[in-house]
Amino acid sequence: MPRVLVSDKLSPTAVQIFKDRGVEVDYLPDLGKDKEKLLSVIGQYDGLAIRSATKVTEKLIEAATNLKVIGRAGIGVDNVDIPAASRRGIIVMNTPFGNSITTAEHAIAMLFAVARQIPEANASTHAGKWEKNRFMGVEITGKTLGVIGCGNIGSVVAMRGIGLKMHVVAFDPFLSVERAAELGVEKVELDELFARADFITLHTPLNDKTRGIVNKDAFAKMKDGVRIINCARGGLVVEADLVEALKSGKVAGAGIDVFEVEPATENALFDMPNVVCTPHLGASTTEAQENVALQVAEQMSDYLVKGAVTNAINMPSISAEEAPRLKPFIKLAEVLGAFVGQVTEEPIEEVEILFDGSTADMNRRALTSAALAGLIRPQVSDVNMVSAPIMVKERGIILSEVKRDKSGAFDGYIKLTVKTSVKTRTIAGTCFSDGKPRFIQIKGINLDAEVGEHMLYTTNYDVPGIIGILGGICAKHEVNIANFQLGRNRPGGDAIALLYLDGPFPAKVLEELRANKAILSAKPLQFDVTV
Ligand SMILES: NC(=O)c1ccc[n+]([C@@H]2O[C@H](COP(=O)([O-])OP(=O)(O)OC[C@H]3O[C@@H](n4cnc5c(N)ncnc54)[C@H](O)[C@@H]3O)[C@@H](O)[C@H]2O)c1
Ligand SMILES: O=C(O)[C@H](O)COP(=O)(O)O
Repeated sequence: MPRVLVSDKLSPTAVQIFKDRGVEVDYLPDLGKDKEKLLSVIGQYDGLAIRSATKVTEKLIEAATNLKVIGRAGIGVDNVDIPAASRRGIIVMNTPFGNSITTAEHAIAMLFAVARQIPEANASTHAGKWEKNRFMGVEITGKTLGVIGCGNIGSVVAMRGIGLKMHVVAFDPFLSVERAAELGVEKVELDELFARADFITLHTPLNDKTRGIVNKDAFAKMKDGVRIINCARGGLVVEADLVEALKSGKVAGAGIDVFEVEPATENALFDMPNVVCTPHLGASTTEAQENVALQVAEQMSDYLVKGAVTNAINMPSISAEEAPRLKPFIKLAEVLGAFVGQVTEEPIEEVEILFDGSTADMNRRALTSAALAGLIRPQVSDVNMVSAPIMVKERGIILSEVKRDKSGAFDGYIKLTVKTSVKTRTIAGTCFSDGKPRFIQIKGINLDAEVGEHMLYTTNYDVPGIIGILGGICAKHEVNIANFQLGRNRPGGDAIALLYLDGPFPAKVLEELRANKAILSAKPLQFDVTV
């Protein structure tokens, strides 16, 4: 039974779902903050469910020798070293929609709080001061709201802003004109947003392009008295520059939920008037936490139990519905890759994957990842569908995919063409109704070979006696042949033999086999045929 650790605070719903779906679960919500303890236990788990408190570093990933999936109950995965996880073949998934509305509502709450100085007015009133003249606010109606990042959360904020009778301008390089029109926002460039907005709210991920997007230079382009809301990620706004802009009066107020360093227990912003701070509460509502807990537990269980992949950051999605149909073809793609990977000793330069007929309509990204994993596994240990595409890219291998309508007798098949500096190798295969992969063509030579755990592949002259030679050697060394396939391109031309054996072909016998003049090459092969 797969075992999952929940190392941050999650709704109890998650624990129940794991249990109901056949996953053993340890709920230790404070463990994420105890780095050393987490390091010492992580090796026991197949899955790790987290929020933002657990930092999944390269060091933790190295210690996570059994880990297959990291599930983020929430959106931002900047607390996970994704390249390190991918290199180790660990899927990282999040729940991209579960807390969007809640976070958008928090941004709107901040907007009101800053516009009317509600927290300070509240504190003053609680203190019995009745400072009616001290707290003069600004109206929201008719003001311009600048939304930086108009994705799931930004677009909800934009719609709420429109509902509040604000004029909304949005900067998002990936926002289409059609989507902007649908939302009723004006798509603008960043500098124009800075120049026009009375309130600026940030909703982008934190990455190299967005880090410090609101900085000293940006403040200089803004209206005097602008108000800034950040419920996305600390680091988008340069805190030191914001402090200066607040001091100079350029910025009239700020609502900050996320900080450059979290947990933020000390921060220059804490001493500033009209700066409303919350401790990364954007997603903290009962509804959002139910949503993300339920989703992450379902997604992780589906992956660990059924192989379905949903909302993965570093792997193509495979729905629970398509998983049963796709699985045999994933295995097929992997064994095709494994065949070429085992017979290729020189560096691979190019890979082409042809999807014919029904396979062209399947989840090609998943099939490609599986083929690449099979292909490079003989050269690099510990590779899977997550890490293979990265490793192929790192090695500078050129990858291309071709899809075409059904072209032959089979409903669909996959053909792999692998080019090295020495030669180009091809192999094609399909799955029969029994769900087992079959090789149907090698080097352009047709055959119908069931794929077994142990096989022997030879290239040979098309001369009488090949069956006798191969059969005789196997018999002499007590290796039983389960299936025997011969093929050739023309009588007397290039020929191949593929033997499905009940056990490994003994390495010491290879020389004896290769000494035979009719045999040009002989290669024992091994395949993992478990689906
Ligand atoms: N405070 C919280 O508790 C909380 C809760 C949930 C999400 N978040 C954070 O909110 C942010 C937005 O989340 P989301 O779900 O809307 O993400 P999303 O992916 O749906 O939207 C992000 C948008 O940013 C845009 N974008 C990317 N680079 C940009 C750039 N350089 N300039 C302008 N726009 C750019 C993208 O095109 C996309 O439309 C993330 O950083 C997420 O981690 C915070
Ligand atoms: O990215 C997110 O989903 C938010 O930052 C929420 O983080 P949390 O789960 O730690 O509240």
